[in-house]
Amino acid sequence: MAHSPVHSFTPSPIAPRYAILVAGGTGTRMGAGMPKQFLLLRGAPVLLHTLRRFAEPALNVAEIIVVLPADQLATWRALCEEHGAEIPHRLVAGGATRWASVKAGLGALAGHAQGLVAVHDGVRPLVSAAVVERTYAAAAQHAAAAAAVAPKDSVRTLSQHGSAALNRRRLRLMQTPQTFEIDLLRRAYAMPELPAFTDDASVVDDLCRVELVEGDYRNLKITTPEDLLIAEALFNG
Ligand SMILES: Nc1ccn([C@@H]2O[C@H](COP(=O)(O)OP(=O)(O)OP(=O)(O)O)[C@@H](O)[C@H]2O)c(=O)n1
Ligand SMILES: C[C@](O)(CO)[C@H](O)COP(=O)(O)O
Repeated sequence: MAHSPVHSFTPSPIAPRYAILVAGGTGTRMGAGMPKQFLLLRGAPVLLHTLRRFAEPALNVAEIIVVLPADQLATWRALCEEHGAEIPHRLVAGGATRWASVKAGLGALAGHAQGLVAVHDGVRPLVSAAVVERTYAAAAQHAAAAAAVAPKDSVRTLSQHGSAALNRRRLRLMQTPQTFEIDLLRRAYAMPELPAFTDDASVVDDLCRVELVEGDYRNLKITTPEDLLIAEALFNG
């Protein structure tokens, strides 16, 4: 039942902005022996780069929540000290899945009745201010917005009989930020978790149409070792 317009929303270009950076994963696919959000990219932890991007004054983000594995809070505090990071943010212990970590992050914003919340993967450190701004601006208008890019490769779907070509012009690869009016996101995350929830748009889909905005091919998610090499090459300060 996707895209039911059941969320009533008054657009506001001046709504306060919040951000939840989810970094509660363990990085099994990276296999680095430490969570990949702490790996160094151009000399600083991946997550610190992500935090710096959201702290850019032009974005005007009032509060940043960083979600981490419960047993990594002290490590992160030590890393911030080591790298002289003085960006204000609140730390929250995450859950067993990305969904649970976002929900925990939202809990930390419980005191805010209004505003827009951007949810962003802590392991997408190359996100540009322009992409972040686009999602906040679109969410101010439509209540729900997410960054996405068109596939560059041909895409097939698998079946018992082999595989079949899909029309890639009708497909998008989802990125983050995915940004929402705060009450909408709260209502979406009040529902039970489903296996189909791979991002925040999929959690919100049944309550509200999600506006897709242009993402950026450089906004890669650091998932496996080659992604870190690509990020080193793409890094632009
Ligand atoms: N329980 C979890 C799982 C994931 N994430 C976050 O969601 C983002 C996207 O997840 P993914 O790339 O899958 O990270 P990991 O879960 O760490 O990686 P893997 O699946 O390889 O273990 C990451 O910033 C990750 O830290 C989270 O906050 N809490
Ligand atoms: C949220 C996300 O980054 C959008 O592309 C992606 O769905 C996360 O997937 P993962 O399996 O948790 O890495």
